[in-house]
Amino acid sequence: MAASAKPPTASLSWNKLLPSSPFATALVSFPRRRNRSAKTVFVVAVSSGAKPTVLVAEKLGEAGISLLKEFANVDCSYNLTQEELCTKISLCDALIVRSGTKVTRDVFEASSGRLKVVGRAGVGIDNVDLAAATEHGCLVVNAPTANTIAAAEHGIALLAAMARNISQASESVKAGSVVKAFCPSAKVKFVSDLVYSFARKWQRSKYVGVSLVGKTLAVMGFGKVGSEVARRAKGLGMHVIAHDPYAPADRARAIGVELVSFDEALATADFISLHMPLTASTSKVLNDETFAKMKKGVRIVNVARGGVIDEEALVKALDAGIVAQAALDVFTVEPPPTDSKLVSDERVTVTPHLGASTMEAQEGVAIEIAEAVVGALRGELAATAVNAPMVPAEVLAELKPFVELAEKLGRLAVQLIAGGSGVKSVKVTYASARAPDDLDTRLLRAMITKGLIEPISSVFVNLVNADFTAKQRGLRISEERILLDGSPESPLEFIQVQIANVESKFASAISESGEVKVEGKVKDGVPHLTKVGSFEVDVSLEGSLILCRQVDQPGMIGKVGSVLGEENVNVSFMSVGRIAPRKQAVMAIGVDEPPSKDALKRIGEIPAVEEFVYLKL
Ligand SMILES: NC(=O)C1=CN([C@@H]2O[C@H](COP(=O)(O)OP(=O)(O)OC[C@H]3O[C@@H](n4cnc5c(N)ncnc54)[C@H](O)[C@@H]3O)[C@@H](O)[C@H]2O)C=CC1
Ligand SMILES: O=C(O)C(=O)COP(=O)(O)O
Repeated sequence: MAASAKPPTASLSWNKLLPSSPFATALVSFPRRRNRSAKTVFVVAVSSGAKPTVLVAEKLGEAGISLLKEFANVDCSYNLTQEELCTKISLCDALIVRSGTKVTRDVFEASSGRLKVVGRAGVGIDNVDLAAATEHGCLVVNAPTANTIAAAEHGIALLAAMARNISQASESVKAGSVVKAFCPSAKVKFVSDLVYSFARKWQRSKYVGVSLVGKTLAVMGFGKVGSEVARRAKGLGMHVIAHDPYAPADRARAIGVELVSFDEALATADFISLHMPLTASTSKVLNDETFAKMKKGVRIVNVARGGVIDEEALVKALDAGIVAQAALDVFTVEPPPTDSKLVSDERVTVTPHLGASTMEAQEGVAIEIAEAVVGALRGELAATAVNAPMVPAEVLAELKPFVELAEKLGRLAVQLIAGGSGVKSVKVTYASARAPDDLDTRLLRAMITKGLIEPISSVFVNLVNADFTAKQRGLRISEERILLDGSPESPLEFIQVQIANVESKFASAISESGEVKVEGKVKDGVPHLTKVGSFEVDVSLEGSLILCRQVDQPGMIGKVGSVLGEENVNVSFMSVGRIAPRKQAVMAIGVDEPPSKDALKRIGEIPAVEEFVYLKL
């Protein structure tokens, strides 16, 4: 029996890396052909009516809503209580929020696995429980660039407004004051009998400010917003220093900013502007102890997150005269409580978290997040993923067939394990002529993990939760590189997966060193199995696979082939690997349809067949 011509190759859907969705289900169920791009398949899926649902829980620019509507059912429901959000979320594939919605573990749990993408229409993701998102295989994306300038401009606006008492003076002029209260009639019975006379307050000496020019500004957090603030402050004639443990010195140098230690920044600054994210290590970074290190009369601007300042400590520092003034756009609790001492302190200028709120920024953020969410729902890898590796498009395109190979090798390896012998230790070897830092294996590792875990559990594994899931199941995946000579045109020569300390239901899959071993390559863009245990084979990894060990003798291919032929099972690919002529050989047979139990029994009964196994890819 001759093996049939190469069948079409399944085109890789990136939904396999990312969370699946109703859309992905449609995609997977559609027969795939080599020449059909993922995009073509997507069009079919949408026309099948399986539109995903996106819940937009906070005000988003119209341009973003329109973009979302081209692809999904969009439910704009603002001001939901936490309970309402939890109820709605089970019907949604994606959720878009700004800073006002807490996406807690309860939300992910309430979604019962349907929520696949959370889009944060802005930068700070401190309102999203990232650990819970990752555990639930939910991708979190943000819109990190569109509001940078808006936030920086707001920082500068607050800096100048604070230094010149703009909001206090404005309030005073507007409010005016009672200059006279008199009663036109002789008797005053009620207060309402009084007639008041107002005058404008014109307190020019009370609101004398301080100048910015020549003063030292310490920018804490020299990222996107911080560096734009620094650039603008330089333009105002300020001496700018910055503290950021992770910022590259050349970026600071290019703007003419000196990077200094945290303590030096505190000790020398006349103004401090905060621009770091709220994390466990930045929480309450300005506190009693650090306020004590500041120059007396320092002025503080916070456009980052309220939580980076211990607000009680700031009240004390204002009362002690350490801090002369503060300008705050953000608060630990938003809106701050009505009895907030900070808000009622005249020395404190406040705005209601307006940093990102310009027409331009909101338009940009809406488009940026809508594109990221739609892309993620389509299964594309998101460039702004917060809890998954970001992989540039060109790297992705190159790794695509290897990603497919990785998952299939994982699937094969785990199916070769005898039931009951738990998989604990997996070694993956990548052979490549590329330098290690030129080969990003996170994707490959995630897909091997997916392949290893999914066939033996109900757990759904994707790029987001692969490492977490492996860890949770006590599965240790170690990676090793073999550096090959030659031209590094192809990213990888082969991938090998070995599982240690297990028994195999197909003894030939055990290598000389005692592990279950499978190895594969990509040939003409198609993943191939090239080694099982110590046997060299060559079969494309499509459909399902029968591995047979038999005595190497004439007629074996025909015998197995005719059993499959009689059972109407189409053979797609076949190869035989042997140790030596007339000794043992392993036959790898690719089949399009799953053979019946009877067919498999008949193969097992062929006298020269010593063992065989049927594996689903
Ligand atoms: N008020 C508002 O409406 C807005 C607020 N933001 C907030 O501004 C902050 C900065 O945003 P981006 O500049 O876009 O983020 P970014 O990620 O570009 O920059 C943050 C910088 O902080 C640095 N950093 C981290 N830990 C630090 C530490 N312990 N000390 C000093 N620096 C540290 C990082 O290395 C990074 O360079 C975020 O908290 C964000 O949420 C951003 C936009 C609008
Ligand atoms: O992008 C950020 O980090 C912000 O703080 C902006 O928040 P907002 O989207 O305006 O609620």
